[in-house]
Amino acid sequence: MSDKVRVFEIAEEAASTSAEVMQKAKELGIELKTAQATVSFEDAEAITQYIMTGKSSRIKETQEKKAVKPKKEKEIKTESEKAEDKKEKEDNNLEKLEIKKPAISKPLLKTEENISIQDDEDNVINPVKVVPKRKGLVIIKKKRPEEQEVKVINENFEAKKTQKTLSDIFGENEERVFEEKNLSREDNQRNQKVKKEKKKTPIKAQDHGKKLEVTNNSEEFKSSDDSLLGDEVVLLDMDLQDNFKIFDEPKPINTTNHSRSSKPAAFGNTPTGLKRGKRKKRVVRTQEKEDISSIVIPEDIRVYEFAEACGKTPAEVITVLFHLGMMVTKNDFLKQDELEILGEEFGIEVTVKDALEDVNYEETYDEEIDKSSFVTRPPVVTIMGHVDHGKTSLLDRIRSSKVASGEAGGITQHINSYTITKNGQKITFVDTPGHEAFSAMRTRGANVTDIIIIVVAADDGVKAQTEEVISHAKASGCPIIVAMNKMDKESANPDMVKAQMAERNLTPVDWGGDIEFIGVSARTGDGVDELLENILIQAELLELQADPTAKAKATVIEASLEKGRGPVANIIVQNGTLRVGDNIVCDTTFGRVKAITNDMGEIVKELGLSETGTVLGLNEVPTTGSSLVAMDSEKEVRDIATTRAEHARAKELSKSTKVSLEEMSGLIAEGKIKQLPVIIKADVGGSLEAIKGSLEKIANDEVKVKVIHSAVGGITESDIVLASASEGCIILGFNVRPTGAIKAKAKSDGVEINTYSIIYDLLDDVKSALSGMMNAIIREENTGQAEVRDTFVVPKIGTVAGCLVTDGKVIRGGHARIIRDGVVTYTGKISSLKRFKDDAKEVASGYECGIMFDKFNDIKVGDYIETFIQIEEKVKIDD
Ligand SMILES: Nc1nc2c(ncn2[C@@H]2O[C@H](COP(=O)(O)OP(=O)(O)OP(=O)(O)O)[C@@H](O)[C@H]2O)c(=O)[nH]1
Repeated sequence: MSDKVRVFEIAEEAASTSAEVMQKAKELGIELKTAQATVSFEDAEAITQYIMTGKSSRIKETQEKKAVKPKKEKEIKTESEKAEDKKEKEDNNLEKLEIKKPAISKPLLKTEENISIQDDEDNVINPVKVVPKRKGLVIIKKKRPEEQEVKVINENFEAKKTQKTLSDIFGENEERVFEEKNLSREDNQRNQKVKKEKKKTPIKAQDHGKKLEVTNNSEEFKSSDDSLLGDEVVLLDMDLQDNFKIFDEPKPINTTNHSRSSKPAAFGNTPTGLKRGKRKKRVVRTQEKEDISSIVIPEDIRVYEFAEACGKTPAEVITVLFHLGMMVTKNDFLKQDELEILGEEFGIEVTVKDALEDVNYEETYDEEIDKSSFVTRPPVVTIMGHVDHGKTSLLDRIRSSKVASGEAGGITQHINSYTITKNGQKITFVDTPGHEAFSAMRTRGANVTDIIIIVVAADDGVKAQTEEVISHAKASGCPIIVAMNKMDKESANPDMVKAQMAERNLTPVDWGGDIEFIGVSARTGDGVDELLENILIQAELLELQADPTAKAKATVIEASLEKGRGPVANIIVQNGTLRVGDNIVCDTTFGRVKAITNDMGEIVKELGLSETGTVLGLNEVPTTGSSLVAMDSEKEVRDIATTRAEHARAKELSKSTKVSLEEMSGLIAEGKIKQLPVIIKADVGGSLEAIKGSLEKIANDEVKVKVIHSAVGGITESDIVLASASEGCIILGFNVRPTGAIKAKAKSDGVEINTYSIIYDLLDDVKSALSGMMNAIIREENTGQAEVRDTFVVPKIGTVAGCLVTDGKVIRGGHARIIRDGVVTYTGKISSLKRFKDDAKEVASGYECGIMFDKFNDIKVGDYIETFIQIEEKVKIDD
């Protein structure tokens, strides 16, 4: 062992930093420049002692000054600290009376753990807390000083005892100081204080990993023994195995018999911060285990998070589930049933908290609505019906403008809203698309509405989407008005419509029911006034009210990303007034209203009750159907949106890890399915949703569409990059077109971009692309039959069947089956067909021919030869 000690080693020993060691050394007049610098043992001792006790014989004055400090601190001790001190004193007295304590009569461990245990046992009575690790020292308290004795239980003691740690030596010193001064209560407390101060020092784990050892002469060691003899007997135990066997034994004694406050003063002890930390932790954990009887957890919780909440280890949680046949890893999210099982198993009441409870801004808004400022608000009316039954034309007639003629293909592909005035009263209309692809939009329409108008073409009657609309309407609980359109048509049959609707529990008023049926013609305008008047009557009955003075709450019926404008939300105000400059939150998005345009596209400052328009200023395109609420501060809206966004992300993540076995097998089976990867970009969220939904439906056992990315907005370079990374991926643009640069990149990368303005064209194209991917069906077509009349064996060539063609024709190279006694004995190809000695391409019915088969000679007279051809047929995806 080197007789020099390095700065960092002293730092480790003193549970300090090299910087502090250098500083303290300087104060002692020892100049040290780096952490690698060395000092003599004497200096090292002096420095360590100075750091740990604040005292040094080398600077007595300083020591005295510092010694006063703890006293001052003592004066400001809290009541609990005083009580602690009192208890310790009592403990001391008690221990003094004790005869050898059985718990500590066991050989001490050579671990920090044991040293700390010994600390506990020693308490304040014997300040010697630390014994050299490798000496296997056991410290036993004696009843009385006269009974002191030293037992040498190892013959190698003399050799081993020469090794001592700095802390031992310092421990001795402190002990001596203690003894010499015949410690008063104040001193004791002061020492306690020093200990507490020391505890505050953050100590790294490695600080305790090793001890700084110095070689001392036996004389010195003896003197140390002398000091030990004051209260304790030192036994040496070299039996490592024994020590390790009892490793865990003292622990319960310590944790149960000694509270934290009864720990020894640790005066001049080894740095034991980590040990204490460990033990404290263990105590706390034990208590937690006992205490936890109920936990409140978020909906999506991973195994390790749940374990932590319950005070268990992830392994315990995994084991419980494993025994019940549920395989989880510690990072998996727990399902509802798993949480229930675990709760029962651990005897813990598990409450799942709605993660969005604190950010449920809609609920909070509704709770705060002030009914005292309520005024009558205009009704929101949604027009629904089967495709081409005339919804847009009717609304167009109501608005007296030509909207329907401006639509691509004459079909509604967006949800539109307009506010009109009739008899001085406002009505807001929502036009929803009729095609099946837009089911989600219709649902949304039904959610935002007060009254539903079901448009049924009087000449066509109830159709598939009329049925769907009826369900939506009934589910919404809104009053329903049936508008029988196209009454100008000769084929119009209102009674048929009434009968069909009555069958579906929508009985007309004139048939004794409660549903108004109004015959209208969007073309001529007949019945439109009657329809509007009916709407106003219904609205009056509904007594629709809202507070125009409140901050706004609105519903997003459509959303898009517009070039130069950013995210645009098409909204209907449900309560309050939305103004430019308002801070708004909309599910996971937030922002400040930059601009508002009304349904006519005019820029306005605000949108009032039931009014509809577009809002600019959100940070992202909001989800259609979400609620938009104005709030006082930017911080509020940001916090809510961010929390909700985080939750949505976590939810998405949890979905991806929650794969059940059935899903697993489904995924494996899917591997066999051919996929057409697509990227969808659309102008508005509603269309995107409709396209995605429709494409996902086009699937069968063989092929399917895999949407690898879909977003609102134009086709970008990153879309091309993504598409080129996925083999065979095509980009589908709906009402968006690639710019020149993007087109060029797509061309160079070999990525196909298809753009559409009519959804059905897009769907048709995808269907045909999928059809192309499907395996062709091979169909057989019989061409003829021949009877074997004779056989000839041609050496080195094979057997030739002399046949008579009895039906159709036999074709060379064609397929054939040989049927013997009604059983197929061979299926293969005709390798040679001859008429007399000449090769023939085909031989017709009634003619004789010679037939040879590909590698087959077992032909017998009386066999039948059936010839056929195989036809490949392309398969089409069903509509
Ligand atoms: N004769 C007659 N034709 C009408 C009437 N109303 C609508 N049409 C015609 O019906 C067709 C479909 O009308 P739209 O208003 O586009 O129908 P829609 O229900 O809005 O259709 P989608 O938006 O695709 O769901 C158009 O060709 C209209 O000219 C009407 O009252 N009489």
